[in-house]
Amino acid sequence: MTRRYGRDSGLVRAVDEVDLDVPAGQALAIMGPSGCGKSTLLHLLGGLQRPTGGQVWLADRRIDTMSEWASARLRRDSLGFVFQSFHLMDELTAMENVELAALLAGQPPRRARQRALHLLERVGLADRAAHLPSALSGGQRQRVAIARALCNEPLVVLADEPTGNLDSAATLDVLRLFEELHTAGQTLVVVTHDPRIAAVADRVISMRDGAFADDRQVVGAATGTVYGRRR
Ligand SMILES: Nc1ncnc2c1ncn2[C@@H]1O[C@H](COP(=O)(O)OP(=O)(O)OP(=O)(O)O)[C@@H](O)[C@H]1O
Repeated sequence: MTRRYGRDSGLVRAVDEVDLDVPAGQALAIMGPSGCGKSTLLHLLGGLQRPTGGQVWLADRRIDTMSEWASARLRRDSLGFVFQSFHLMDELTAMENVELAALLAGQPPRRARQRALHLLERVGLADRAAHLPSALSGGQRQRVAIARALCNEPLVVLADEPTGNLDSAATLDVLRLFEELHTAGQTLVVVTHDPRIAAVADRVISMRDGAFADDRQVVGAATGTVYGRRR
């Protein structure tokens, strides 16, 4: 897939004809210098941006030609997003932030509440459920955001610099959580500058100038395909 911006002398090849298959259960880290196209690639995978060339297939569905509405529904029902700056609703408690996402994903109110509580327990924050984000540390906020990302049991969690705003201890908490998710079989695609995250991934792609400069796979226990077409 390709994503270009501008034209002629202003042409930027943010993602330049990359070919990517992601097996189910893989923890993939995408690294590389600033501006090499990592976030753009993640946005293409998440249906947040459309490629200017090529195709994006998620679980045997072509997503780059979907209508805006279908793409939004796919994100709501099948994808989990984690961002560097958390993107929590400031006026809602930790519980309500997670619960709202479960409600929006169509779960009935009682189930949404149970699911939110369960996920907050899973990220180690059951005792902070009633706190507003302003009363939580950065690492705790990111763990709430991860709980929120999991509420629709996503096919894949897409994370863009999830530890970029965190200190070292909080980074380790998030790292441990990603490890647990990976062990539980969750497919993860994480854009990161942090070599510690890359160290727990089972595949590391290094990008340069929109292309893959290196693609190292540590183990390959593929059980199906999340991104790419079954051949
Ligand atoms: N909307 C846009 N219009 C024009 N150029 C863009 C746009 N968005 C991104 N770019 C360019 O595309 C290239 C890739 O950007 P991208 O944000 O994907 O890089 P990145 O590797 O995620 O960088 P960082 O690590 O700094 O977040 C850069 O050269 C950037 O300037």
